[in-house]
Amino acid sequence: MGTALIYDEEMTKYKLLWVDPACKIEVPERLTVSYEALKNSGLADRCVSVPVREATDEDILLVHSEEYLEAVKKTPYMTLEDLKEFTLQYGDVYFHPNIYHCAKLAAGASLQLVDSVMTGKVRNGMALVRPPGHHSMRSAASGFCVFNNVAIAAQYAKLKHGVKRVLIVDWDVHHGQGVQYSFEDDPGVLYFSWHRYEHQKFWPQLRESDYDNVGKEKGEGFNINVPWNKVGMKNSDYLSVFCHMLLPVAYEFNPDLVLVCAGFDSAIGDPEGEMCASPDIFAHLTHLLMNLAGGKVCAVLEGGYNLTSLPQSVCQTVHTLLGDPAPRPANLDGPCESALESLHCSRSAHRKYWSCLKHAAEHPSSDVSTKRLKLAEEEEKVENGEEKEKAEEEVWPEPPKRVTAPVRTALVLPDGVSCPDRCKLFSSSKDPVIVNKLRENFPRDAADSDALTTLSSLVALVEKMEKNEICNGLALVQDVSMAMTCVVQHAAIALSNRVLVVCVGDVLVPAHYKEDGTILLVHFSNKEEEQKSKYHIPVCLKKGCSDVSGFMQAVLGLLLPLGYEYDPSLVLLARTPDSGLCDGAWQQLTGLLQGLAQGHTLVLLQEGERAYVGPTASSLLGEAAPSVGKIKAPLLEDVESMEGLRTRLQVDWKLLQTTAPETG
Ligand SMILES: CC(O)(O)CCCCCNCCCN
Ligand SMILES: [Zn+2]
Repeated sequence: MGTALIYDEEMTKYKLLWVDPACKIEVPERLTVSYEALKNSGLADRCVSVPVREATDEDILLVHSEEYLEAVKKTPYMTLEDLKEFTLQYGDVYFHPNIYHCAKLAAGASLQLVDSVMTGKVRNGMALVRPPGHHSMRSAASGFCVFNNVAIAAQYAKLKHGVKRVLIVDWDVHHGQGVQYSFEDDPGVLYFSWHRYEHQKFWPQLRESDYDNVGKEKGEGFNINVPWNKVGMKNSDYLSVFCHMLLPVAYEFNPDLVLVCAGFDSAIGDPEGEMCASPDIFAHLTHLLMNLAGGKVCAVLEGGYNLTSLPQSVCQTVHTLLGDPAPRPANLDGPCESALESLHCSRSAHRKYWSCLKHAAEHPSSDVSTKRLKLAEEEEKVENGEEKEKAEEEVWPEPPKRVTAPVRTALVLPDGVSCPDRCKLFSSSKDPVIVNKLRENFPRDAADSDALTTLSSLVALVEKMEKNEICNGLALVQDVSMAMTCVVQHAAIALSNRVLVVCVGDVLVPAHYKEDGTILLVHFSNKEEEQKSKYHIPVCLKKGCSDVSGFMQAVLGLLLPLGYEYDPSLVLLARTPDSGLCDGAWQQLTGLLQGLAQGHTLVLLQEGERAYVGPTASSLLGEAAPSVGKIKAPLLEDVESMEGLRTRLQVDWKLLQTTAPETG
């Protein structure tokens, strides 16, 4: 299924008609440069174009009051003076004779997107709209927003499509207070937002934007705020919050639909955010959401005011929605102290609502540490001179070209096993060089020509992945350990870079591999093994991988951060029949790991598990994994061993940190 793109140039036909420094950044060009970039990169033509429609009064009244709607309805007939007067009652927003029409189109576009996804016409999609929506409230416009596009879409999805649980991810750099107010008492809508806050100094300067605002009444726990108390947040900060806060809770919430308040003012170069995350981070943020809700993800544009990073970020998002593997996450050097403080506060505020956070370290005396940080930041500000002059013109590299491999998924199968459609059956021509090398390395199997054939096919396949002629692969082999050793040996030699090896079940891990960092081995099993080194990480789960919640929490909070920080050029995923891992969790794992190594994932299955060929292939082809259902509390001993492992490992692996290091 495809990706919808919803855009209409009518939404560029309104602008600021008077002088107002607060609003001058919200210009029509935001939309035209974004759409042009999608057209010029060929991405728009790969999408299913879905037309906009006007939201009806009924649609708008799902969130807004009648008096507000009636008032806005009058604006097309107002004189310039009346428009100015009307605008004065709201904050940081402007009206225009055509903005009511555009606001109906922006909301209607969001509903068209929800319809297209919920009816299965497309798998996911993006709506390029203005005016944005997440600040507008029941009876008030705010922050360039007139109608709350995403809030209306969420209510509409529940009402018209019977959606029970909607996850709203707001990665815009401002707090979508309008969304928070709409759903703070609603357990059917989990609202997650990070936002520039600076201890309430940054617009809209609301006390209720802080981490301790967790929702109200039945909605307690279903509102997550992660305030950024400093500018300059980077890719590591964003990925840490996704891995250690959003994703664990999102998987526990198990949404039927994911809506994204896709604001790109959280990217580098934006005058509002003043953050330092690169546009390609949105490829990863999007990817990390695409195995939730069976892949039903609707991204709706919110903010984004740098006319260079905005289109780049939009293209990164749409690339990933289309299934293109993400670029490698360059040099993740770990979250900053301020981000860790915010992450910690947010996690501890939600400890009692989410079992995945139940063991999040209780915040010491939170106010003391926050005050300590605040004091330090105040002093820093004084040193840097009170008014930080606007960040000098930021420059950043153009996101790398994302070329899709001619072949997406290649399979190495023994005779008699049918190859799922859309996959390419792969067998290497018996390359004598490879065969001879294998004879040397695997004398005992040299006799068994089948094994030799398989091994030489594997090596040839890895070489094709290295050249990006093939994106990912799957092999059904006699002996998984042997095959893994062979690939590891070849890869470590041939691939100048790093191989992440993920073993599920009791695979005999390649014992003799070097400890030089060319291999990172993460081994999920139910056997206690002490951790051999920084690069050999046994993850012991009491019930092995059969306990889905423990396994998923280990994947989200341990494996993903490790994988992102390690940044391999190849991911080798091996499982043995005794792993006990259920299909859903296995496909989640296979799906999530494709965010690494530009999607170069090689899966090794044991002969006897040919039933897994189909489901694994569909995940490798980019199909969303089935949801694993609501995951319940992990086993206490698993959580404790995971926390212990994380504590030991975070010395070497910064992305595993969830709390600010206790300093002085
Ligand atoms: C959709 C959105 O969240 O990007 C809207 C942001 C509104 C910002 C209002 N203050 C602007 C002050 C100008 N320096
Ligand atoms: Zn914003």
